[in-house]
Amino acid sequence: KPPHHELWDKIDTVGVRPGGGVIPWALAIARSVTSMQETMREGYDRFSRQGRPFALPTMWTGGALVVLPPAMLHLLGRPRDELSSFAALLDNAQFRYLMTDRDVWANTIHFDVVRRDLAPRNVGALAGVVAGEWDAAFRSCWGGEGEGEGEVVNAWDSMVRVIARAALRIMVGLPGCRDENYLEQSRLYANAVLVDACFINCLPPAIRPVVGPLIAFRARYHQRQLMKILVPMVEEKMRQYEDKEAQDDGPGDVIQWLIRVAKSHSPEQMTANKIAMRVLALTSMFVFAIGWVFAHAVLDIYCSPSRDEFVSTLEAECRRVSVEHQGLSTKEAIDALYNVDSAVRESMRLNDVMVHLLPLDVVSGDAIDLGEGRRITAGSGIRTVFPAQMIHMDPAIYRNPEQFDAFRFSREFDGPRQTGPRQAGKRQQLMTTVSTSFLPFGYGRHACPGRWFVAQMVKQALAHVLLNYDVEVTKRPGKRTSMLNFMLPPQSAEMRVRRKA
Ligand code: HEM
Repeated sequence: KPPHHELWDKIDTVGVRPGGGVIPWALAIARSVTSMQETMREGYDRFSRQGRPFALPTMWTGGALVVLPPAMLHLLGRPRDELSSFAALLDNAQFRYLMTDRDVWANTIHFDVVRRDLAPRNVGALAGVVAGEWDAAFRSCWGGEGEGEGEVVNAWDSMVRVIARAALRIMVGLPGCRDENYLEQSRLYANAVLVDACFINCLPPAIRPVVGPLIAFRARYHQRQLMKILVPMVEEKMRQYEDKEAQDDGPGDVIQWLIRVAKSHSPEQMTANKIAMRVLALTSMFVFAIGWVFAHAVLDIYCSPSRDEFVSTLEAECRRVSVEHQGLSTKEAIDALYNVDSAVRESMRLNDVMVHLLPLDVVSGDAIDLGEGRRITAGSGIRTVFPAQMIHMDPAIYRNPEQFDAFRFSREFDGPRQTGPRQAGKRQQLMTTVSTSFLPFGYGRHACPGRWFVAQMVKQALAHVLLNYDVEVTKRPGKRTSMLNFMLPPQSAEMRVRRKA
């Protein structure tokens, strides 16, 4: 049962009957590991649609969360020193077990790099750098010309590898990103921290301090392997950083940006070890998060009953834009891919990484007012979340929400030659546009600052597929399922991929 607080007696609850005692609560909390999605759906239909909050049992906190209705999303505009998501972020990622240097995960100066160097005004400079990576990345994971019927690949694994090869170019620059061992260790590390965090979250909180370190053994092993490769890379970049002659005037890479940030903070941040750790802290986002978006978009497009129409329209758009812009290596060219943008946004709508998102704890200032005299005050220990996945699947917001409709967000804005996003004074909702009905990148002041980079990467990668490969999904992904709050990736899906002549 959640620690006693009068709110739990005054709020609707799903997954356990009202007034349920300790045993029904314990069962509901245990069930959350396998049935979070169904319980959330029930709560959304019964309460969120009426604008009411409800309590959701979960193993994550070993008690309950308050699921706020979408009308309260404006709370995400409040300052984070009043309503904070930070403790929840740390709980979700279970860094205390998975990462040895507390200063790295508790003092996130590496977020400054994302906010500045991946901001819309800077991200365009990376388009040309990444454009040079796709061909080799796809050839190594999907094969080149003259391979007959093509090859059958594991969809998820091969697409995460493709993204890792291109994204790590921006992480560590040349020549580090060419190191096969570094690529493989980064992928293994990213995978280990996510899978292990998911397992630790599924344990009752009381036993986490004992079992957590055992589960984290694997992630820590990969951390050590990766650090052995990264520390010398960082040391070399630190030397170059001081040597003005050795600097080129390109956009740089994450290591160089981290050196700049560390330098502006304090001398103890300026060590190769600390900077390499911060590279690790960003690795899962670069490898896994972008891979997630790309892999789902490809599977959604090529599994759709309307696949032929989608593929031919998208391919035609990529060809036209590529001719007009002499390739797809500039921000302007990528921004002109409106249908590709819509297809990826639509796929993100259908494939949330988590069931609930956007957690908040009241740390100071005004309470969260739930109406009817119910308030969540600072220090109450009560955490709120939003039912993002259910909002994305709500038929009152999206017509035929279960259907992957690639051009849902571009259709009504198509000009006669599909020339732009503006039509009749309206602007297309781009992949990076957050709104109360599109939350995969968060909402409000702290919406994901990496999203312009994600959009640029995924659109370039998808365009590369459309222009260069024939894809046939030979084993379709199963039903989307959750483990506690985490959605599981489509690990068993397979595809036949063949390089076009
Ligand atoms: C290179 C890839 C990425 C980077 C570097 C990145 C970076 C970040 C950072 C630094 C934050 C924290 C912002 C803050 O607290 O001020 C954040 C938030 C967030 N990111 Fe990303 N991200 C990436 C990819 C993604 C992807 C692919 C998704 C979705 C599939 C995503 C979804 C989110 C969400 C939902 C939040 C808000 C969390 C909250 O407010 O509780 N990110 N991201």
